[in-house]
Amino acid sequence: MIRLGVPSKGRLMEQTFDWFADRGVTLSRSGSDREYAGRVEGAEGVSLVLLSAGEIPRELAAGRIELGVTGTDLVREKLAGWRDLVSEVAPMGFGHADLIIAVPDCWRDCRDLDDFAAIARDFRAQHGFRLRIATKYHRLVRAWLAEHEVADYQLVDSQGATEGTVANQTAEAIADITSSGATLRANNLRILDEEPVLRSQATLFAARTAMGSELDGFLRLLKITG
Ligand SMILES: Nc1ncnc2c1ncn2[C@@H]1O[C@H](COP(=O)(O)OP(=O)(O)OP(=O)(O)O)[C@@H](O)[C@H]1O
Ligand SMILES: O=P(O)(O)OC[C@H]1O[C@H](OP(=O)(O)OP(=O)(O)O)[C@H](O)[C@@H]1O
Repeated sequence: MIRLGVPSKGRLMEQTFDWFADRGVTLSRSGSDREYAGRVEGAEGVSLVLLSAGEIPRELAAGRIELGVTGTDLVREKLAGWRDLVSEVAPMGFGHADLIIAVPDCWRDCRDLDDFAAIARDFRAQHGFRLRIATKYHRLVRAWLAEHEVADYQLVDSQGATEGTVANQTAEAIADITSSGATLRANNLRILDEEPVLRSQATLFAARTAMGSELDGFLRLLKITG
């Protein structure tokens, strides 16, 4: 049996259902809106597991699902050495979002990462603590800042409403996912003039432990060749 993990709600779930439907496989939620059970039609030996998008990387790595749909950002953030644990079977063409660093719009002199690094250096001397960046993407942000030799900062954990932390004075800057930019603008934040930390999109992943003829058959049915 191939267990296919799919986000249990929202746009990601709906667009995933559409993506499979375009390939002749009908996924649906069974039971009431609140019951996380699902059905698969058009493919033999595949069961649907509805999960939080954020938990799908861990379930793939643990071998509890063979296939899973989630954002590339969540796999890279949640799985150290992700390439050894999962393979990217197919980018799905939706759920596009960039992981970016943003600062208050009123920081007129802070346009790019060099400006940000200089401000972070001065900040500690002025305030007695390191400049705070609110994020849930700890691993990705740390690695990216280290690569760009920015050291004078601290991460503060924010699992939601991250753009609000600056107004609430629990952080000076944020690192979060953006797509339209509307949430940043509404919170008077501006993206640093740099390439994003990561460009993410929804992707079909396979667990490395799950390679086999049953899986190959299903991927052929979906017209994915690897
Ligand atoms: N505004 C957006 N536009 C496009 N994709 C987004 C947007 N916000 C988040 N995503 C993507 O959707 C995926 C799921 O994000 P997130 O973890 O916020 O989901 P969620 O539905 O809140 O999950 P949970 O069930 O854990 O609460 C991530 O891969 C993320 O990159
Ligand atoms: O650039 P935009 O189009 O405004 O989108 C960005 C927002 O979308 C995501 O939040 P989501 O709505 O998924 O809720 P969350 O705060 O629970 O992550 C993300 O965390 C941003 O807050």
